[in-house]
Amino acid sequence: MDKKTIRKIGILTSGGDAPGMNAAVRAAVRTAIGFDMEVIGIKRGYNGLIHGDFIALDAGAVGDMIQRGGTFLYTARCMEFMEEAGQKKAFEMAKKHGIEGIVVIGGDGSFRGAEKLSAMGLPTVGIPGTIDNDIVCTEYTIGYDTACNIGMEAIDRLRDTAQSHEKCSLIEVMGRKAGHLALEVGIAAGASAILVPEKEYDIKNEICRNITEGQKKGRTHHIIIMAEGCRDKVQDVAEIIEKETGISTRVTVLGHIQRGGAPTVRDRVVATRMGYFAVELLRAGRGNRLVAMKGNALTDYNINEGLMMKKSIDETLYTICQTVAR
Ligand SMILES: Nc1ncnc2c1ncn2[C@@H]1O[C@H](COP(=O)(O)OP(=O)(O)OP(=O)(O)O)[C@@H](O)[C@H]1O
Ligand SMILES: O=P(O)(O)OC[C@H]1O[C@](O)(CO)[C@@H](O)[C@@H]1O
Ligand SMILES: [Mg+2]
Repeated sequence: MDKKTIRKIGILTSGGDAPGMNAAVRAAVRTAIGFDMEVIGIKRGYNGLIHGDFIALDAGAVGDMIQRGGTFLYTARCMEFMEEAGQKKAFEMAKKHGIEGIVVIGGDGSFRGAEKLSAMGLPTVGIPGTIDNDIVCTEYTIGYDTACNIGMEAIDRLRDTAQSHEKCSLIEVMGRKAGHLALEVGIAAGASAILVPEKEYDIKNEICRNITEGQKKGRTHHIIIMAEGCRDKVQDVAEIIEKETGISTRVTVLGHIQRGGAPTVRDRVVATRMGYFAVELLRAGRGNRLVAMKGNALTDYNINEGLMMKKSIDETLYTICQTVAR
């Protein structure tokens, strides 16, 4: 395709917001403007595309944005777009407004949507933006580092009170079905144990026994991290710990606090690199692509192929955690 074919692009954020999404939008907008493209901001993910909820973006419109958490374009989970009729409406709306390519910042679901638009003839490029780091083809997703840092800071605070009252603090962290966030946060916060959905665990014979062993060695407080995707309910686990070890156990669900806040250096830099890269792909006439990070370099995959790849938690990190948590 002729490099100058695309004159107008759209950009949207979809799925759960992630710190650094604004930085990615900013980079994409300014890169596109540098290539003499017009940029349309699409509000509330695929909702805005279906209903024509658009805003023209110039370089100034994305000023004072790089440091902001959330997404100024708003985000949504759009049920209407899951159906073919909704996808057709979205495609027609893009056509009506002369949008010739779309940058989609979001998670796996958002990319499945992007794939549908590409198949209809509207080139799309996905940028991985989710705190879960669960997009299989990329080693990194925008927002992950910030969420890890926020989780760690929150757990540091919880440790102070657990230490003072000699309690066990059981903390549930986000991550949907994946344990990446829990593992990294748990290591950074010096957890005694980390429960993730990817690994078998035994509450009574493993977690409780470790707590009891620790108590014998004089350990007076305990920090246990549990990923939200684990099969057990955090409250049930707390009850078992209390019953088996006799230590008073408090549950904290970190929840959405992990999605907010100013993006870290890493997230701002990766977001800026990915925003630039995505627009370069569209400019080069390459649609139905997913931006991915591999060993700190950016690459891209066909969306379906990228989403079909496999990714597990870092086994070495898991083993290290078990070793140093003694
Ligand atoms: N199979 C699909 N076909 C078309 N559109 C989809 C599909 N799956 C998801 N989408 C669209 O993408 C939106 C976001 O998807 P989803 O809620 O799965 O979040 P996500 O992008 O995976 O992000 P995260 O999991 O990080 O919150 C959906 O609300 C829907 O509009
Ligand atoms: O904000 P919602 O719609 O409750 O979604 C929560 C989910 O979104 C995420 O925050 C990001 O994908 C997950 O960690 C979590 O499971
Ligand atoms: Mg998802």
